[in-house]
Amino acid sequence: MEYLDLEPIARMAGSVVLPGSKSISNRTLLLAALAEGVTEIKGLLDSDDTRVMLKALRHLGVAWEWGGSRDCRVTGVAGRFPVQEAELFLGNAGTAFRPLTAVLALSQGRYRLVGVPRMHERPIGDLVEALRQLGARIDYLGQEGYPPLAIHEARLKAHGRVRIRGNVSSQFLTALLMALPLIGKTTTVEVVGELISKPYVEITLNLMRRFGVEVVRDGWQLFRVVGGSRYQSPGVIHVEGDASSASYFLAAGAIGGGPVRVLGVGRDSIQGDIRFADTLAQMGALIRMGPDWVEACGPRRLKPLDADLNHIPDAAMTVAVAALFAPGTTTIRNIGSWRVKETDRIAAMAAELRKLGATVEEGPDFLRITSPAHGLTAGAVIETYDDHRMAMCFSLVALGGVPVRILDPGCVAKTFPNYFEVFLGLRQPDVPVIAIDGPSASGKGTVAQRVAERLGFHYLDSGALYRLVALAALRAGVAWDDEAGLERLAQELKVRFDAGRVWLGDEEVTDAIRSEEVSRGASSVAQWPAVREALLDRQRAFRQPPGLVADGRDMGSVVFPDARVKIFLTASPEVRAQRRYKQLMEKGMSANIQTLLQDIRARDARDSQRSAAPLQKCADASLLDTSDLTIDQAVEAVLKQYRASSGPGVAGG
Ligand SMILES: Nc1ncnc2c1ncn2[C@@H]1O[C@H](COP(=O)(O)OP(=O)(O)O)[C@@H](O)[C@H]1O
Ligand SMILES: Nc1ccn([C@@H]2O[C@H](COP(=O)(O)OP(=O)(O)O)[C@@H](O)[C@H]2O)c(=O)n1
Repeated sequence: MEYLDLEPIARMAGSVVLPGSKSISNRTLLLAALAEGVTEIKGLLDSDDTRVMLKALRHLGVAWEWGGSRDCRVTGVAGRFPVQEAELFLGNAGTAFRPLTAVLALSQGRYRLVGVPRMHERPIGDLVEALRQLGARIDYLGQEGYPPLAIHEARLKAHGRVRIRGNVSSQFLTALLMALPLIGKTTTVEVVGELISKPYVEITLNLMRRFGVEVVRDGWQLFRVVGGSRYQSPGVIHVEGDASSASYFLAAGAIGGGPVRVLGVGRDSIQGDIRFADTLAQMGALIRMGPDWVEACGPRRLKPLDADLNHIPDAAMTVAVAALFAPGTTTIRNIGSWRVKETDRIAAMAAELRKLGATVEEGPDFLRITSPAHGLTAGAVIETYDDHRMAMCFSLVALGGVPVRILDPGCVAKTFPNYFEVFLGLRQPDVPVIAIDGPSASGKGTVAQRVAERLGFHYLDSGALYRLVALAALRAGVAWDDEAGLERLAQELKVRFDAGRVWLGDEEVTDAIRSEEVSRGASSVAQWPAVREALLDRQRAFRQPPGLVADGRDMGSVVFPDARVKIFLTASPEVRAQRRYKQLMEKGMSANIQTLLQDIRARDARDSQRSAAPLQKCADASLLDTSDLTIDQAVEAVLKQYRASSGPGVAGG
């Protein structure tokens, strides 16, 4: 396919099972091949780059077979490839080319390593230089310092020390370290200059350890592989999902409303790119993380950023495109390695972002991106430079309310063959939300319900959920400070809302949850992060066509950060105490106005001072003080804002 046209996407939400990590897959394949014993690799990535590695290994005499779509069984050769003479075609796969160069250079055979033309423009001199120090004999078949390479038999020197530059690509160090156990003698690697992309080296060390080889490390300067270290199969090994691939979906959640959840990487990940989630959070996304999943949602309009992203070089490309959705100027620093990737990514990114109306300043190792002031340019035709990440990143443009054409979309096969299918599977119709937050008795519930009626929208009284947890806790004798106990109640809560009435299990509790005792209890249980977390998905499930009006304390800030309209509804404490008094009297419940005023003040303080989702007006909410308004006037004010709202997918300033 020459191009793929993406239509504007209103909203993104859902979950995605990530393909296996490319970095982990190719390292694992090589280590499994070198190891003694059979390794069952679970969750292996099946893509162009891993096929390049698999094919090369087969040429070298390594036996492997797929079992199921993501599992591969490799029979190790215990450090010596059966085939001692071969020509290997390694495409544009850096994760195959560099490590195989190192391993074959120390393998006593005759090999030729070639790639696609772009691979022949990607430097490898620093690695060759280091291997030559060990006695390896390597010739450049084309340009000095670049592939293709010829490797000859050599007498290796065991002088114990080798120096390698660390500031062009961390893959050189990775390749060298993985090959060192083949020498059989203790060898110390000294990194010259600052080591870039350190997290990738950590992946290498981690995987070598799983295959039985411990690299002794002194800072990021000295690495020692002890003589006699040999790779041993761990038996079964699981490949994590690809954290770089996760970045597109997490960004889609932040820009497209979300929540979007990726399965396969999380808190326990060994991949550096998992830190992309932190960067996205700095840009205003809301992130939740479990051991092996991450979820993002966000306000669609992000915050610009000025950051050193050396630690997440691949996912940093996603930040560059996300910058289109962050009114202002975003600066991405210390990304010089982009120049020697699949393409010169700094130049490519600058050229393509400009097509969308962004102003881009390009430096030797930085990009400064100012988002277009009046929305993205429609109908841009994006070149992808045979770079899978360019194609994947720019799919996000469709969330900016404009169509976009991606040229050569098939280049995603390098790491994620069905990327676009999975990406488009997250499309959702837009379901507008009106979020009304504010203090107790400001009139949120009354106004929200009437607005919902007028628009024919669904209504969520989020406070009722906290009240229900409090009531359930009173019934079950769970104390207000028992976070785990309250969390369990919140998770198991059996509630039903119907025509303004509320049931807990089989019992109608519409009035019971309005008692003063439950009111106080609600604001106590609401302080616990675990309780709030347990109620989050339940609240989000209320978002159903044609729309939702939700009231509470954190509707606009946490639960529906992409709400079309955000209102902070308030009134003076005295007015609110009066209103509550009248309300209780009408229900025939007893009340004292002074006590109510005290309660309101105490609850305001608790709600606004707690650390989890405190009650506060978020920057993008508009203030509506109803002290001097009638209910109808307040309702009209909200409806007016809704009618004036511009709809989904607003990009730029
Ligand atoms: N703008 C308003 N003017 C006068 N009374 C109002 C107004 N808004 C709400 N009320 C009354 O105040 C009382 C408290 O409102 P409620 O919706 O329960 O507040 P909240 O949900 O914020 O706690 C209700 O009896 C309601 O009729
Ligand atoms: N989204 C929400 C809604 C309520 N709450 C808590 O739940 C309590 C009861 O909420 P509510 O909205 O029914 O209370 P009132 O505003 O009606 O008094 C509040 O005091 C808050 O502490 C919350 O923390 N977050």
